[in-house]
Amino acid sequence: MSDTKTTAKPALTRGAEIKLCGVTKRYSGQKIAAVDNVNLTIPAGEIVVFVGPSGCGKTTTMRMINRLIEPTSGEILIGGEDVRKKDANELRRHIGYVIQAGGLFPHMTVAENIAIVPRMLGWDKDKAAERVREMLNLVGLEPGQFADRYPRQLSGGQQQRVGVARALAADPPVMLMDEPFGAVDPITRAHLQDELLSLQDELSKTIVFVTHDFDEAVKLGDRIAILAEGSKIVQYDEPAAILANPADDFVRGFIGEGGAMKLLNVTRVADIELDELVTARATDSAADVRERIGDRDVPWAIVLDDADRPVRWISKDTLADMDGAIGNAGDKVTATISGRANVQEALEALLKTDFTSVPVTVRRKYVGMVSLSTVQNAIAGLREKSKARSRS
Ligand SMILES: Nc1ncnc2c1ncn2[C@@H]1O[C@H](COP(=O)(O)OP(=O)(O)OP(=O)(O)O)[C@@H](O)[C@H]1O
Repeated sequence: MSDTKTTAKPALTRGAEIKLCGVTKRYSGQKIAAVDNVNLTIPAGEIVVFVGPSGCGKTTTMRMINRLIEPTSGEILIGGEDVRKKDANELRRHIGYVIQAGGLFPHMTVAENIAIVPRMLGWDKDKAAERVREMLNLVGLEPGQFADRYPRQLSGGQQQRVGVARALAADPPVMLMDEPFGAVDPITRAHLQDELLSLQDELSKTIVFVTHDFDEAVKLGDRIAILAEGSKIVQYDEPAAILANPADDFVRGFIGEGGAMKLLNVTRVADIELDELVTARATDSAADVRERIGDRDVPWAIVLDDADRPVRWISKDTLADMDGAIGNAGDKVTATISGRANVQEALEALLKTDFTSVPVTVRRKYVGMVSLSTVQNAIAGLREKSKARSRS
């Protein structure tokens, strides 16, 4: 059939909300519940990361979502539907599941591994094969090179990519990822994390991700749930809010050293309050720009070109000696920083230049200046914001 040859967009089903209501799991013979009355809403299309000490119940909580473990009591809803009202096997076909080292079947090729769920869903061979190709491309593996290999013929990182491809193959709205990158070296791990984030930009699945590594949680999570024994939720918030205002010493222990630095890593320059500087055009008269600078603390203007890109700096002193338009007077702007960069990167840019502030651009257009005091104010502001939120 020719329609199987069309290169349809790989995954189209967006994430669904997951709701845990009073969920408890008591294993037989256990005195204390492994998961004790957990209430949690995981918003559609977000990555929520469970972090907590070994044995606190992260995996048990996650596996109750796809009913690999049955709750003792409570309710789990996906997209508003009670998971217990569905056939467990059918449910699992619509929830991607990735475990450490990919969890691939060793006796099946890469293609066969990826096609398992589509075939179970009754897709014909051609459609499943097309899907395998799409998924391999999506996770950055050349289908011609990898489809017929066996898992043992792949590196750890490649196995992990195939694990992600397999979980996404049936286009599920929800993905559960249980320490998926725990078994690979730190460099491959960082690559896999970056790939997951760019995939998620495209796919907007609801992803529940378990890790021991708080830095991984900060990098990947739209929100982080910090869990203590019995899956007790000690704090559930965006990474920046947790870093700025940890709920207690237990959370502080997880954050570890350098919380303020980590906060800089998760805060985008475009999201902080930038300094304003007088802006000018080459055609503006020097006298006019001088007047606009007036008695401002920073006696400089920044000159923008026709496309609003910052091109030159000019000081009030230089302007004082000039008549007519400013033209090409002043010093060239040698460093700018993208609004998409994080504040840590902005600090590095500041350290590298001779100036006390650096222009910030969004899609190359000038939006403001970042300086050491902007960064300090931003950190203070984030702290205040999250304190106010936790009080409300
Ligand atoms: N099948 C089981 N039978 C009895 N107890 C179990 C079973 N599986 C897990 N447990 C217990 O339940 C608690 C929670 O286990 P779980 O695996 O969910 O924790 P975790 O936070 O994922 O741990 P880790 O980070 O070490 O993987 C632990 O005390 C564990 O020993």
